[in-house]
Amino acid sequence: MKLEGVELRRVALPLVTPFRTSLGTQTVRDALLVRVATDEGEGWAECAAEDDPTYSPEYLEGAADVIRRFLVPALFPIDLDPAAVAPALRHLRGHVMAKSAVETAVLDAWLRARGVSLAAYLGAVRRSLPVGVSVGITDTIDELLDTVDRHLAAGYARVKLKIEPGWDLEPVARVRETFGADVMLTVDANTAYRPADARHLAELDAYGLAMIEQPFAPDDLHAHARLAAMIGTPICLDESITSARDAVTAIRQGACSIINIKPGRVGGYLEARRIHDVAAAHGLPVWCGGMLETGLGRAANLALAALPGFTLPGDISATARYYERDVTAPFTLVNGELAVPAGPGIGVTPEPSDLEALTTATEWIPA
Ligand SMILES: CC(=O)N[C@@H](Cc1ccc2ccccc2c1)C(=O)O
Ligand SMILES: [Mg+2]
Repeated sequence: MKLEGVELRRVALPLVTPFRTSLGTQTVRDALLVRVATDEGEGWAECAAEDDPTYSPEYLEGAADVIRRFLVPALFPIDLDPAAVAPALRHLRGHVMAKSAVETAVLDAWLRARGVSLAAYLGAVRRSLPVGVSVGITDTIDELLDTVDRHLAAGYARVKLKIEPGWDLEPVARVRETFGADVMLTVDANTAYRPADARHLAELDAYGLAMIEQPFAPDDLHAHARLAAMIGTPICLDESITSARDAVTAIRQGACSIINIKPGRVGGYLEARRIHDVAAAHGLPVWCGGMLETGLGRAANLALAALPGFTLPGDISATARYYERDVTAPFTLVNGELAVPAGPGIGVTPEPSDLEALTTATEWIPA
């Protein structure tokens, strides 16, 4: 398969409600979509990076630049298949989210041309999945309780609360006492705490949480291992894990007993599957994290989340949790589950009118 050209398209999707985490507040999801044109047809993907380098070192303008100047030129001479992309880009360091977007678009084109779904290609074992929801920091506890109530009524299998210093024990205690012991509840700090906060975080043990996600800095595995040794609640890593090798290092150091897998953060769906396999070999459950994706990323993530080791509900929520209007048809919760796309490739394509309406810029990179 040969690359004939690549379209980079920026879209802006207003969020239905502001999404506040310890990293800041998001009201619009600026996203970068990648469409590859090949001699066998086209493929779509989206880049997980945010507008600013707060969640990870990457950011959208930088990802577009490295794709335009380095990643795409390195692929033009190659006879492409899914396994050929990462080796062809290995000499270019980092930029895992940019690399993931390009690899996924090539993978989508390759699979569509062969009539194979991403789910089948990756080894999915389920056709629909219970999913979780990530709840941002709110101005008041009452607002938080109303939000959680709405999401539980919608059928979400797990509620994740964003926490940060000053917004942790009380919101967790109030949600637990309001909704009872049977709701699967987790927290995600997005690296907001310091090692000295360990004893404070240990008080979360009282609330029967399914996990505490990424309390400390991405590169501080020792602090995570120390907290893991102090408490009963499992520690889950997100920002710390950017490759299968990171996963092995973290597991061996006792820094986590659950991993949040995000294909964009680890360089693509093939590396994501490797992390799934490594975690399974160590008996660790994994789940699929979310990056406020459009339907393109949401569709691909559902295929990954259908693999056998993804035993915990992920952050692949229904479209309506984030957007009034998306570039693809919406994903809706049916009996608390989302259907895994079964069509060729990622199984969805943008709706032309919605794509046009949400587009803020496009550029074509010719071979
Ligand atoms: C659903 C969820 O909690 N996602 C990330 C955090 C996050 C937060 C804010 C974001 C803003 C723009 C793009 C991606 C973002 C991801 C997480 O698991 O840590
Ligand atoms: Mg997280």
